[in-house]
Amino acid sequence: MSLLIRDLRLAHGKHLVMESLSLEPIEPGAMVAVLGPNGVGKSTLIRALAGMHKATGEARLGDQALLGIAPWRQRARVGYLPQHLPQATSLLAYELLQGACRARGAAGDTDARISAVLSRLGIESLALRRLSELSGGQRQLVGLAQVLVSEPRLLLLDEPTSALDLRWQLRVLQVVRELTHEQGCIALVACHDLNLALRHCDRLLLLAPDGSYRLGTADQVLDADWLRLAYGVEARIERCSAGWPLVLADRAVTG
Ligand SMILES: Nc1ncnc2c1ncn2[C@@H]1O[C@H](COP(=O)(O)OP(=O)(O)OP(=O)(O)O)[C@@H](O)[C@H]1O
Repeated sequence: MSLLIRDLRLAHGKHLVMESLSLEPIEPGAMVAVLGPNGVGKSTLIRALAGMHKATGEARLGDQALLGIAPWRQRARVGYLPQHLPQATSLLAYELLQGACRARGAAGDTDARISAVLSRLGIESLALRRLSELSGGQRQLVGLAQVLVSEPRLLLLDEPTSALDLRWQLRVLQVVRELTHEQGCIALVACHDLNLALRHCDRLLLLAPDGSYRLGTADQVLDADWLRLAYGVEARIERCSAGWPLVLADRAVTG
């Protein structure tokens, strides 16, 4: 099931966020980083695709519309991880995941499904801990497990590594990458760490404050001119010794 976005217009009331976004179809198995500066509209885009924010235009996953569909109707095919962490309630992490399975109406062995996700992320030790007793990063990991346990076809992850240390940032993005490739689902991942995105994502969607955007591979999307336009920085893209492109930001452009 490809993801199609055409003439998408995003606004908050009278405040226009994006006039018109049209992308080449995003194919199954793709992990796409959604990049751009603060306030450019990454979360608004992700929320619109998750059915949490009104938008006009067209967005489809396969032959099914995404816009204007209540989030609870989307649960079986769309998994949304918000930017904010799951609430620190007295629920056990395991109970939160059970709730996600029930909400999806998942058939089969719920325990096995939950265990598989916890083990894949490497967080089995958190299963019987209360959310209120977890650190911010641990809650973010449980929030991601809550999304993955529903086995959605479209993963919409809003800064899924914002509270994580270096090792967990890598682990989470590795797992999302493996799942998209193995299961043929699509992941859109909003992210501020360009080098983390370059290392893990197949494609980049870079949004700039003037409403322009680019979707493509690192080589197609990132160059000094676009980094200046999007982020207002002087930066270089260089190859590291392992052959990966790296963004080296030298200074913020003034004025
Ligand atoms: N609830 C809201 N009401 C009005 N305007 C909003 C609201 N939420 C966001 N905005 C505005 O919409 C624009 C896009 O915000 P959004 O949160 O999508 O940006 P973002 O790219 O995700 O930013 P960040 O990287 O800081 O998380 C911003 O100009 C923001 O001020």
